[in-house]
Amino acid sequence: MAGMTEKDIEAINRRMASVSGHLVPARNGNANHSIGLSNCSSKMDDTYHRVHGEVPTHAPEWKSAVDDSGKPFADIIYEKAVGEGIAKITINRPERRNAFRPQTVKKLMRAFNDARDDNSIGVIIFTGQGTKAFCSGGDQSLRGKEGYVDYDNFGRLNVLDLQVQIRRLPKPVIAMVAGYAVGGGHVLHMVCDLTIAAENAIFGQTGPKVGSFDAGYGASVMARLIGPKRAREMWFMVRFYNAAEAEKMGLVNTVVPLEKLEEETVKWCREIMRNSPMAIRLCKSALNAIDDGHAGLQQMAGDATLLFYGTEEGTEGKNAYLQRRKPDFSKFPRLP
Ligand SMILES: CC(C)(COP(=O)(O)OP(=O)(O)OC[C@H]1O[C@@H](n2cnc3c(N)ncnc32)[C@H](O)[C@@H]1OP(=O)(O)O)[C@@H](O)C(=O)NCCC(=O)NCCSC(=O)CCC(=O)c1ccccc1C(=O)O
Repeated sequence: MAGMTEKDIEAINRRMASVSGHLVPARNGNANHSIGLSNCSSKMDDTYHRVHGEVPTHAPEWKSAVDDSGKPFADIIYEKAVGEGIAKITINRPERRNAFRPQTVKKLMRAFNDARDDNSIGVIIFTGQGTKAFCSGGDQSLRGKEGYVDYDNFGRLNVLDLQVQIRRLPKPVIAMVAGYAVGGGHVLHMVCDLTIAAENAIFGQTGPKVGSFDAGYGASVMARLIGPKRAREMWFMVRFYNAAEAEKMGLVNTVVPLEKLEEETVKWCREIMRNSPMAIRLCKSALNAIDDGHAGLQQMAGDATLLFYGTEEGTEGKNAYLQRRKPDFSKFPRLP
């Protein structure tokens, strides 16, 4: 190249090698599912990959978590991977295709709350017990006139609170889906940040077939994910879609063989765990901010305050108040 020294060319080559390490791998045109990002990145030979090494794929050691009374949670299984920062929350009603009842939702909310509060946890896997279903929605045998009825004998639609909780939780939640994710179960995977599906996964709404609908996140998040026409199709036709179709529609991030589902999901978790928790927290709130209106703004604004508390400028204000003196903000730049 005219005018370029060997040093210039070397610099360009170095830069190109580094940039290629950040490229999203191409999709495999022949297969029904994408090449896992982790498979591709593990083959890359750039400084980042040399420093960090490959993402390990060994099975984690799961340890059961107990509820406040010291007993295992009813209706769900709550576990943490020893030394990994990964929590796993499993709906445990396989005989009902993991349909939820109010009690299930109550326990799920407690577990999600614990995982949020535990600062050793950076990422949460949400799944269903067995291979037949992630979740088949609300337990229709308990549906009454005001919602689903089990404890206390009156109706509840508390799954809506769980949806909001997952959406606002400042850590990534990954839906790990084998089998059916339908009805309210489909909405639950949609409100998660990522979805990893097994090849046997089946997705769809059922509401209009069984006299129900989710006009909240079930409609708006879906339209964002797959577009308004497809969302109308899903709600009006109430068809089911297989994993490959769901991936094509943008409903899921990747599809893997059933026997690799947990291994791949844990690998994604480990990859996320290598990254800055604060950056991830802010990315999640930023990605939700517009759609979540005031609540989205509040989440991001809260993150800004949280960061500001860690600055010298923020600390000067607090110290001045506690020391009964005027704050000296003069040393802090008024940035352009
Ligand atoms: C999931 C199926 C397609 C699986 O079919 P298959 O593999 O053939 O298994 P089955 O033999 O049908 O089921 C085995 C066993 O499980 C029972 N079961 C399955 N799903 C449910 C359920 N949702 N409720 C109760 N019981 C269930 C089934 O009866 C069998 O029991 P046996 O005793 O062995 O006979 C298929 O099972 C299926 O289509 N299931 C129903 C899916 C469905 O329609 N779900 C409800 C959708 S509505 C909803 O979820 C509302 C949720 C909600 O609370 C809400 C409230 C307000 C606003 C929004 C929402 C929201 O949508 O989230």
